[in-house]
Amino acid sequence: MYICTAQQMRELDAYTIEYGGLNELLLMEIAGNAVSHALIHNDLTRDAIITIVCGAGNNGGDGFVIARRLKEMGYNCSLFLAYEPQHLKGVAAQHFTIYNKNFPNDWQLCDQQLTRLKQQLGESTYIIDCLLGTGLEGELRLYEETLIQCINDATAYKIAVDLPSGLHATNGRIPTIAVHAKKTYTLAAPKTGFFLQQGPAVIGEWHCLNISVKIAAHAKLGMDLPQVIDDKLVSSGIPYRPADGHKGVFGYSWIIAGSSKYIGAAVFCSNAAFQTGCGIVELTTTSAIHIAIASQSPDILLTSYDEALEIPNKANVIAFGPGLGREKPTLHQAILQKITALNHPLIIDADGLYYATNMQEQLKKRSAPTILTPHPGEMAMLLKRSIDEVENNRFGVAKELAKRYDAFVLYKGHRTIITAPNGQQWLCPIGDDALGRGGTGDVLTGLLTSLLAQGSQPMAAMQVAVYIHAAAASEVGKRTGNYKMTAWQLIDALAIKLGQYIR
Ligand SMILES: NC(=O)C1=CN([C@@H]2O[C@H](COP(=O)(O)OP(=O)(O)OC[C@H]3O[C@@H](n4cnc5c(N)ncnc54)[C@H](O)[C@@H]3O)[C@@H](O)[C@H]2O)[C@H](O)CC1
Ligand SMILES: [K+]
Repeated sequence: MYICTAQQMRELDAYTIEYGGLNELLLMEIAGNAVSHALIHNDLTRDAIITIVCGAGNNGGDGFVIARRLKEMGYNCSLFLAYEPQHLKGVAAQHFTIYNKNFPNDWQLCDQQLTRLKQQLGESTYIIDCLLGTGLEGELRLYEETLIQCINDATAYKIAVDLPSGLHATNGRIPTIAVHAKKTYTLAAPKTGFFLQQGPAVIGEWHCLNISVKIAAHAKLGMDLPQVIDDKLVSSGIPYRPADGHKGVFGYSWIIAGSSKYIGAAVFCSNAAFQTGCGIVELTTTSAIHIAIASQSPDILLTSYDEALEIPNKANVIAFGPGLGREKPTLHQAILQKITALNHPLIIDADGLYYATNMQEQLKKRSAPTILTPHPGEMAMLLKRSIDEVENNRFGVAKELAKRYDAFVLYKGHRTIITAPNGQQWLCPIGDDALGRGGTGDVLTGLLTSLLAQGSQPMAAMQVAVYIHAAAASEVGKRTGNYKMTAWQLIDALAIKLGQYIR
């Protein structure tokens, strides 16, 4: 599924109207109809008390169609207008006229003190938010701010149409206040703002409704739209595991990680690789921690960092970085030089990225794939910008880094973005605060390494890894509470999750 900015949505709308034989009035009818059907099928009970709050733009126009359709089907539905009908324009005005012909004067204007509205919202079981959609610009006006506050104060189940009012569709910022939706029925495509900044906190569960907008025209219009990773894609991306396969078939991961201070990073990364199906995992780390690791993880082969680094000749993927620390720059820089020259897929994570900042040109020249896995702080370091700057432009900076290093980029965050060297992007729509703790990044690198070792292509491996990692963490979080999940519990849950997704 493709994700759009507000501007891209407008261009695709215009294209649909120009070349698809549909006019704006019809598109709005289709949109309102699609939302009313989704509401009836998924949400509304027959005794539901529904209030639809409409603004003066086309989001409000959708609300008039929804109100008409629900009333036609016998639902108890009240319509509130934020502004006098004479302020309506274009197709929103036309749909208000149609509503009014069918249900004459069966609507109310929000009164100045909002007393009637507050009372109605208080008695409602559902509030349908059609105040503002993709047209929001700048700070909210005080009036809309108050209306949104009233909606949020009500205990009714809140459903946003297209997006929660007050949320910026493109950048995910909430300049003032936004409706806290339990659910969002978005039209034609989810908006980029659902996955950026404060967006994820207010959209609730989201569903995208097809309203005949020609999303497929994006390529023709020169748009480079990111896509959302879904269950189906994950299932199709998990490497095939033949029943008669032996350890040689399931790959050999070479993980270079850990230091006396960061033992866990090496342990978690290598165990995540081994416990998600990789045939053999070799860990190169400081010999000072070998005994600790051997007693904890006897399945992992162990070698030491030294100047004459031995390259395991069976390795088919290399991961470099978790828990290296920055105390031995000469040693680690030399190791990175050596492995960069090899023809293996190479994942560079954590402190490995710190060493990679000096190696842009060599990394760019590699013929085998390179995968960089920065979190926002590491992205800021790699691009020499502030964290705010990179976080304000997550899609853009991920693309920029992919281009600079001619690499795949897995940009971690509440909504992780993965980018191919050609700029193609995918977003992971799931994941929560269960993942917000030390060790989970090392587990992700281990899983990614394992999938590559088992034969996945880089993009598929990244798609599967981020999604399975987030889904497994949410599941552990549900069991233990998000305060408590440990990296070990996450590792245990990975293999189970992978099993659930195998076709
Ligand atoms: N996706 C589609 O193909 C379709 C989407 N539809 C719906 O149309 C809206 C977008 O409509 P638009 O008229 O462009 O904008 P809005 O209704 O979101 O908002 C305009 C409205 O808002 C006021 N406004 C703007 N900024 C502020 C502010 N800071 N404070 C207060 N008020 C503000 C402005 O004055 C206007 O009155 C989209 O989201 C969908 O819901 C189509 O119906 C079908 C096709
Ligand atoms: K809305």
